[in-house]
Amino acid sequence: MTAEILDGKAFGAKIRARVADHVARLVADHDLRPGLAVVLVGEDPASQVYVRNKGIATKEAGMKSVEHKLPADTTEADLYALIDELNADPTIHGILVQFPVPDQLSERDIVARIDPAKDVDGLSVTNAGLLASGQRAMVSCTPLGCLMLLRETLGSLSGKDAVVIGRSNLVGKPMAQLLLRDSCTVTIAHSRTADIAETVRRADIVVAAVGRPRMVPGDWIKPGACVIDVGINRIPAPEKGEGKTRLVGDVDFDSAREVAGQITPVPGGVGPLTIACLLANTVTAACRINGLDEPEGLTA
Ligand SMILES: Nc1nc(=O)c2c([nH]1)NC[C@@H]1CN(c3ccc(C(=O)N[C@@H](CCC(=O)O)C(=O)O)cc3)C=[N+]21
Repeated sequence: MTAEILDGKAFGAKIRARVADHVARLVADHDLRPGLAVVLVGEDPASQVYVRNKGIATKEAGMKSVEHKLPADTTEADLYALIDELNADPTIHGILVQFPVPDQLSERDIVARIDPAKDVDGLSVTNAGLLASGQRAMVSCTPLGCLMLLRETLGSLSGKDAVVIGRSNLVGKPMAQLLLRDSCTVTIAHSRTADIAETVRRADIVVAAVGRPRMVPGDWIKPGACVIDVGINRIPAPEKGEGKTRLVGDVDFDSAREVAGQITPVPGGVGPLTIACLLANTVTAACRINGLDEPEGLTA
């Protein structure tokens, strides 16, 4: 059996079209244009590419896009002054500080400084707690995209065995919470899990989010399982020429696709959904901040 390959680019485009639709309606009916501010500290080349892509996608959806590029030696005080300004700006509904940040800054303290209503990464303690207790939260973009894709692919997730590999605050933990909310039986596996191969083999749904290139081989996958690969790892690709690199996921795609029912590729899988959900979250935040109805099809 060969797996169906889930096209994240196409599904991401569908979400972005829904976003653009809502934006047009908010502008026409409420004179409200959702706005996203992305803050980049330092000059990491990969981050610069992501930030540029986010800006392009935001404008394509008809939203306001603001980019703040700060030097690598930015102080905590200067960054917080900017965050405070964005928190107070009524034309900005989503704030994302691109990670990683330089060493003199603390990611945890940065997240704590952002108004939870504008925390489109869903990283604040407030949003993590709201999600965990089943209340309305801002949900981290990558898990939100994975959940939308899983529902689109499988329909109801109720009663399915789901294994999330990885326990990060950005992906693993919120992913597990979302799957639990959809009535999956959820296991979080990680580097200390006793028999990870056996654990993953039980799963109808596998979400791999560890950041280790091709860590999950095909023989860990239950035949017919739905495999979502969150990993985006850049590895050397000497076959493309000296010094060249390419992207691979946390799943060994070639062996896993022989066993899985459905599988996401890297690139072209979860990555494009993450950006689409960032736009979706910004629209959701704009609606909530202004006391309007929840946008349909853009929340979990
Ligand atoms: N506060 C914060 N929130 C984030 O969500 C966040 C962050 N910081 N820092 C960096 C990571 C990384 N990230 C990606 C999003 C989309 C693609 C994406 O669209 N990737 C394409 C390929 C892009 C390429 O070819 O390089 C794909 O998978 O098809 C990748 C990576 C969000 N991140």
